[in-house]
Amino acid sequence: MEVWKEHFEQLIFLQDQPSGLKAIIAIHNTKLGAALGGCRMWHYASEEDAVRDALRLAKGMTYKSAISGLPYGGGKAVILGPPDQRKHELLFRALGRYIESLQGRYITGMDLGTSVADMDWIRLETTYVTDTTGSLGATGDLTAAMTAYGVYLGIRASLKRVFGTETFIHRTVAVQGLGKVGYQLCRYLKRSGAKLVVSDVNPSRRNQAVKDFGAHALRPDEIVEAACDVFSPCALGGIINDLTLPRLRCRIVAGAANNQLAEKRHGHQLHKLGILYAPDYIINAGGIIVTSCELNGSDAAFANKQVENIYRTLTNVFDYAGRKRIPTSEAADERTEQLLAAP
Ligand SMILES: NC(=O)c1ccc[n+]([C@@H]2O[C@H](COP(=O)([O-])OP(=O)(O)OC[C@H]3O[C@@H](n4cnc5c(N)ncnc54)[C@H](O)[C@@H]3O)[C@@H](O)[C@H]2O)c1
Repeated sequence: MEVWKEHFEQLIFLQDQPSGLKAIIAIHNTKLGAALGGCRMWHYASEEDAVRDALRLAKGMTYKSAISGLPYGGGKAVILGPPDQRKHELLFRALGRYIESLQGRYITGMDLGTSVADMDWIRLETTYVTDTTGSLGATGDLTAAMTAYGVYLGIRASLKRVFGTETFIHRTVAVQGLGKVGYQLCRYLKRSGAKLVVSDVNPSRRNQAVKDFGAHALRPDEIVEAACDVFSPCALGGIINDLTLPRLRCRIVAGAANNQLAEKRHGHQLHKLGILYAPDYIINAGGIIVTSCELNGSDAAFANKQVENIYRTLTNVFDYAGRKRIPTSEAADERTEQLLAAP
């Protein structure tokens, strides 16, 4: 399985009978610091799916932290199945005890299917947890706001690369997904003078964006082929795939969604089509930057400053890709792997 091929440091299977906890902690790499990555709770179709998800997500966290210059490695916890609600406290406390036994090798936080209350239970057993009540990342608002700000800066860096100027005047950005990040991104873009084309599966969010930003709303199946300068995926992963690639009518793909490329080869295909891709784990690092600031005791103002580094990080990766004539997706991975391999 990938675990050997990808050089994961540790894969832990946890079982606690009194609480019913069945979980996996994957620690991908701790070279640059403790493995940081949230705890996901999901009804996986199989145990193998859960392992695969934990490994994939943990590796993604290593790359995101490393390229963002954060002193953390990558890890992830996944809890299998939505358990009996009444067992929640026991379950998360059991997980907290396992995390404590790792003595700081792994730090957890919120992810899909887990909440601040769950993190508070973990906190009763260990300090190696973020997103607890009162913390910077607790409500998710700051995390989403910083992610949106980072994506906005990343789009500016991408415009500069493609058009030689980062102005939004006469530029059209198509935003797919008007949730916590996408909506705030629209606010930044509108303020900078961009024309907005938007879509969301939720019609009320589309209507709100039309009202607030004068955006042109499209049906969810239309947004991929909107004529625009920037296509900004802020909804689902895997959106750049065999079906969507031939339909793109943009010069840049730059958005918040995780794992935008369905497969690695789609990064090469974007490159061949002359579409600049802002690698997702660089441009959407605002959230992990907030977590990192929370862990080292910094405040929101400091986090904001740190997020501004995304512009430079992306520009460096674009330069590297340009020098080597390789896709930006590959350049991001290569640069990250060099950082991880450095003595
Ligand atoms: N919130 C963060 O801090 C953060 C950080 C990094 C990455 N991300 C990623 O960014 C993306 C957006 O995050 P979010 O927090 O805004 O999520 P969200 O759940 O608040 O918003 C997602 C929005 O996308 C819409 N949507 C779903 N499917 C769609 C489709 N097919 N077409 C158009 N719209 C669709 C939903 O209706 C929703 O409004 C996710 O992929 C997430 O993993 C988020």
